[in-house]
Amino acid sequence: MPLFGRKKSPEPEAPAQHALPSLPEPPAARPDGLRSLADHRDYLLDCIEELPPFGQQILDALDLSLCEDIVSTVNLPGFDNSAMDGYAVQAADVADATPGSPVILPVVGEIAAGKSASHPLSPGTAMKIMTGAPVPAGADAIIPYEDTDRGEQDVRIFAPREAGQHIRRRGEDVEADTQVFSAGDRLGPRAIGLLAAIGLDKVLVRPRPRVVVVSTGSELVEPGLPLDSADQIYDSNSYMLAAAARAAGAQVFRVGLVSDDPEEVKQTISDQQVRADLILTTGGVSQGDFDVVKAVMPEMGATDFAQVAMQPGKPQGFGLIGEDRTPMIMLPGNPVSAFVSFEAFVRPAIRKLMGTRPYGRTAVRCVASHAITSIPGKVQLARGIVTYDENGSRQVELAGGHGSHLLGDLSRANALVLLAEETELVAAGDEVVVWLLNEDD
Ligand SMILES: Nc1nc2c(c(=O)[nH]1)N[C@H]1C(S)=C(S)[C@@H](COP(=O)(O)OP(=O)(O)OC[C@H]3O[C@@H](n4cnc5c(N)ncnc54)[C@H](O)[C@@H]3O)O[C@H]1N2
Ligand code: MOO
Repeated sequence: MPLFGRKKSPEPEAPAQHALPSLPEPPAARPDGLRSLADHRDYLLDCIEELPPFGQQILDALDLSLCEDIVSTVNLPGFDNSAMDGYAVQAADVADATPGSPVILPVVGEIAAGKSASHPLSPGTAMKIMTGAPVPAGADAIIPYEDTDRGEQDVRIFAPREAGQHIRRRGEDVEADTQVFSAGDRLGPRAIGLLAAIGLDKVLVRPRPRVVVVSTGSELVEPGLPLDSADQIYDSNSYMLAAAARAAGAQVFRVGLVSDDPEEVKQTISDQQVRADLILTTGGVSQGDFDVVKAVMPEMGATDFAQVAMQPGKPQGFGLIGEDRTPMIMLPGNPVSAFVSFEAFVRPAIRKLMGTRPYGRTAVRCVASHAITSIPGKVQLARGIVTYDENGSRQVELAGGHGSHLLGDLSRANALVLLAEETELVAAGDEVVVWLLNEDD
């Protein structure tokens, strides 16, 4: 019995092809038979729906996107309070204070943070007050300890303060009934701090999508195990994609590798569906005799296999699988192709599931530090290393060649250089656009 095996309904005798759900009409291919990268990305995003909102403890909502506007019901600060440890006074009483001619006031009370004064401050008196403590009625300035002799019965004050100085006014930071966040805002650490400060312990957010990652290929071996023969390789894709999905905000289940056996692939996908908001596979989507994913997935749902005008990453598969119509993105097996496809399609899909905009990476401009050639007709996603000069301007050089097996070069890169379909040559010093891979947005 497989671990996550689950029959949602009795299995029909012979599953009828026409009973499977269909996909929306895919974008038409261009005359060269290819689909543009933008068309493919937009199609996938149209087929994927944002996850439903749920209430989450504010700390667990870190990096998630709000599904509600947040209005503060309280003022911040909630009351006038002292910004300094010192003495609450009336500014007029100490206007002439100097080191040589201090003003001496009787100390009539002491106010700690969390305590209010028992009575208003009368003219000609002072009250000790701590940072954050409520300013007593009648006081309009705070004299920090450093400008006093720190007296207990009477205090000598050596310098004046303007009325209002060192007092943090009620509502000056956030006024009650103002909106502090909007639906769609992504919650970072500072936002979590403000939510707590206005007294909220839970908010409505979209959850982290549960992403299942599967590698296919009978040549694959789990890292840590010996390679038994010269034709085996380690499964790097499932680790790389699981890490990338986690970095994009997903909760990841790395299933690891399955062989090119059709039954094993079908069983694995069917087992995993129960815990997946998105299934990600690599390998088996091209033209090979053993390209199993492309061969078997149409039996399990509505699928779309396309040749996309990009390099690397041309062969792409997408499906809505099973009766739950679980989105499944089937990436090519070459490691660089898989990564580049992740950036172009999967990361935007994860962000859409989470309700985090913008879905795609922001393209930023950069100066090419050497000439770059490109093959027209396809978007090239070349691996680049972006550096900054002393003025903060960006330049990029390529990290190795175009080959989609060059994982060593990919690991040195910190950017993808996007060379448009019409580009044949970028001269040194020309501008190119890049996706910065180490940025969060
Ligand atoms: N006749 C054609 N052959 C190929 C075409 C084509 O258009 N016509 N397209 C090429 C392109 S482009 C790509 S990309 C690949 C994609 O092929 P598959 O998705 O079917 O991938 P596989 O054949 O399974 O593997 C390709 C390559 O990647 C290695 N690999 C696979 N999985 C992993 C993994 N988890 N970790 C590390 N490396 C992996 C695998 O061993 C192969 O070397 O097809 C071209 N062929
Ligand atoms: O597109 Mo493949 O992804 O060129 O290696």
